[in-house]
Amino acid sequence: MSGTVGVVGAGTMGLGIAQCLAEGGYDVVVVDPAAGSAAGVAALLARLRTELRQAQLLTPHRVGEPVARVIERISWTDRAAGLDRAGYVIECVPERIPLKERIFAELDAVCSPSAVLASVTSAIPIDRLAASTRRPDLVIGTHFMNPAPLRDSVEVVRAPRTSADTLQRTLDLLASIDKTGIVVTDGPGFVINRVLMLTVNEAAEVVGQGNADAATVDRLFRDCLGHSTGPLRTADLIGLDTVVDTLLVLLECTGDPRFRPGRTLLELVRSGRCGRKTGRGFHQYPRPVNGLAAPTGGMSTTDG
Ligand SMILES: NC(=O)c1ccc[n+]([C@@H]2O[C@H](COP(=O)([O-])OP(=O)(O)OC[C@H]3O[C@@H](n4cnc5c(N)ncnc54)[C@H](O)[C@@H]3O)[C@@H](O)[C@H]2O)c1
Repeated sequence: MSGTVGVVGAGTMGLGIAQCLAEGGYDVVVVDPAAGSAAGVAALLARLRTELRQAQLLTPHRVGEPVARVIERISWTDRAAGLDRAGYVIECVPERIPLKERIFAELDAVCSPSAVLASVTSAIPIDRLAASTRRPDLVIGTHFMNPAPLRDSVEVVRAPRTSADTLQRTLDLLASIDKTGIVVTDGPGFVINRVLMLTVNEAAEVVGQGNADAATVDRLFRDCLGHSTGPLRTADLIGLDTVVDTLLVLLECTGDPRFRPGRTLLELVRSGRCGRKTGRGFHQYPRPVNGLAAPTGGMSTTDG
């Protein structure tokens, strides 16, 4: 595939999605304030190199291509203005409504009028982001899972004003990087996180109230229900700070008190235990990781 795709935000999700796109043959422009200094760019490239090396072990059809060539297709900038040649842009900044609204308004101003603006948001209604632009027909949700290079399907969110052409361009882009889009309608949390976030919040309270420890909660979901991983290891993989942000978005958008983050999650985040990315959350990890490395006790890849 050829063409330029923009990725805004180079964290857990943005880096993984940039990797998928570059491996799929696209030129990728990554925008992140952390890329504003030489040291920032070097740090981001080092993280991406590590992930590419590990992913090549897991995606045999890509093993033939040298990592350096994939990385060459990715360019880095700290300014959204660098996205003017992108035909498709995927926003991956933190889960904060005002921040994403600001980014969508900015993208609308700097991107080509025909560019699709997609969001990887976990829970913000896509039509709310579309309202910050003058192109609501070209706005869509692409809720990739984490780690993006390892998950085959993407929850695609079609908002009321998303055009049929935008939906088709999205499904075609995903197919070109070996992913299947599963289309759902718009609404807070869409399908996956409307369900998953309640489970994670409640599982955390089970631990906080002393009914069971985290290992037991996860083991019950694995051994009794046949899930590939438990809700608390999944939460560690997402990042407990991102889980709290997502619950707050769900609370704001629905008014449903069931989405209020429980004390256990809030205390963990306050104490810096944000999951795999900080080395400790409900479980402990050998070192801080960004998505692909194995936690203590085996590989876990399921995530919302
Ligand atoms: N972590 C997950 O498992 C997961 C899964 C699916 C969807 N999501 C969603 O993906 C989005 C990103 O989550 P994440 O876990 O990658 O977060 P993250 O904190 O790991 O990364 C966010 C990145 O955005 C950058 N950023 C902040 N402000 C910016 C700006 N103004 N312009 C450009 N870049 C900016 C930060 O420097 C950081 O690199 C969120 O909406 C989240 O809900 C996360």
